[in-house]
Amino acid sequence: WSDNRQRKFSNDFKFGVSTSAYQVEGAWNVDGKGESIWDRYFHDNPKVITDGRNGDEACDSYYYYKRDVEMLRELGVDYYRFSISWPRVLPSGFPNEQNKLGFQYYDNLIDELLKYNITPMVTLYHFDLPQKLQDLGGWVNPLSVDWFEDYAKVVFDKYTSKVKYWITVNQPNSICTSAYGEAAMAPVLNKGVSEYECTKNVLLAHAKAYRLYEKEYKNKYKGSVGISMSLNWADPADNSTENVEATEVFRGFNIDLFLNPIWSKTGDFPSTVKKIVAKKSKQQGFSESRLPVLSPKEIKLLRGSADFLGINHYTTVLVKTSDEDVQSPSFVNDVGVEIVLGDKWKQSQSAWLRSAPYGLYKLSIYLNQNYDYPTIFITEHGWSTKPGLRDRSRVENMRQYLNALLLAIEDGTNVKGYTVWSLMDNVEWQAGTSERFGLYEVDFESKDKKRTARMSALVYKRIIDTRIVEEDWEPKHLNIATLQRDEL
Ligand SMILES: CCCCCCCCCCCCC/C=C/[C@@H](O)[C@@H](N)CO[C@@H]1O[C@H](CO)[C@@H](O)[C@H](O)[C@H]1O
Repeated sequence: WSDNRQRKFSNDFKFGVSTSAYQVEGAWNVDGKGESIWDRYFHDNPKVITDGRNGDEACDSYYYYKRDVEMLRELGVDYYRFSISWPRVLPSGFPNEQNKLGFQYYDNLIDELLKYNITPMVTLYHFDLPQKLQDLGGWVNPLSVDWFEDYAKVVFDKYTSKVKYWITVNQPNSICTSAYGEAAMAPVLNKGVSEYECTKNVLLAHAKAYRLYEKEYKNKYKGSVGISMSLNWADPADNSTENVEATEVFRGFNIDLFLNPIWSKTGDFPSTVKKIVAKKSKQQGFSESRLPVLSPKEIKLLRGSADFLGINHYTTVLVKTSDEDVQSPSFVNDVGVEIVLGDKWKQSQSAWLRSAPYGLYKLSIYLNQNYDYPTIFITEHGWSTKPGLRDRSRVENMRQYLNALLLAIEDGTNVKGYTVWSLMDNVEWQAGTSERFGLYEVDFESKDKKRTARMSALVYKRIIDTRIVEEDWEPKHLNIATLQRDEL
């Protein structure tokens, strides 16, 4: 997956950076914004946040969006992936009550981007469900499919002429398995069966929004609609038959369960996953499989419901069979494996994140083989550090993953763009601001949440400019605003 040949990104390959509403906007209760499930979860449980810093203020992008766009210009990116906060624009979750001032913020941001020729890539849902919809059951309620479609219609109507790249949902697999299955994300429900109800509903919600766009807007506005999946790679911990088989099961539940309905030729949930959940459900005394059935109509709705696959890729995991006896029915129990990280892989500031660039290459080959060369955007890839401007570990990680990506492209992977997570440090969910993912450092103590370019920002700028990944280029200084073209 790696050799020393210098490769080049083509001129039509796009570079971007990403953020999400809860993680950067702040202004959590300002100008009529409704409460989200993360507002509620963190306000009720402040101790779950490593450094106690929640998204009430975050980077205050609600106020400093012009500075954010200035940073995008400094970097020279082609596009900015950000999300719309559903409760900011529809405080109750429903379209009967629309928040003008909330929309004004996104009007301003989008216009500022377009003014400088930066393409907006808009995610409709990045984890921050209106609390009022959670009170009605959230994603486990089948009506959530219609709630999301209604929300999507309001946003499409408003921005369809200005936004050409849409992502319906960020990481359905994290939403359903972490929030409903592992109690690792808001709303923290651990119900055992809800992971799969959520999976069905979120995927159908995505598909309905996709079909809506296809029917009402696509011909006239020519936009593309995709969905972003959390797709880390998984390899067996060793070559033993048990661990190789355990890895196949792990991939089935973490990759194929979410991709098969949209990208496979036959549609539907994968048969391996269906068999395992049905068998366990029977053993556990359920009258039917905990994995809901997709009707022929739903299979048809889902199949082909994406113009591109958004990949959020950070790391690789190694899979072993598990000795742990997890009795209660759950997604984790169904997968039934143990995962570890390679002990030689470089460690980031996040316990779950180590550098294994070969995984991005192998993932892309897996997707090509199993899903027939899908059109891909890498919608997130990033690395966490402690505070500090000379972030050489991020630079090294970015270079290695971009080289792996270049090789994947050479071997036929259809990748249109690459997006760094993140433009700037932000609220990393329960980790608060103890794990920094930004190309720009944010001083959360300062009044204006001062943003300062890290070394990685200048290196990314240089990569965008030259379209090659040099092994050892370093900027002479870190003042990105005064950097001259001949210094690049
Ligand atoms: C204490 C020892 C721990 C050892 C752990 C070993 C087990 C490894 C487990 C690997 C689990 C992988 C979890 C993966 C998470 C990411 O893919 C996920 N966080 C990606 O979500 C996006 O990432 C951004 C950075 O975390 C986030 O800010 C963004 O909002 C998400 O879209």
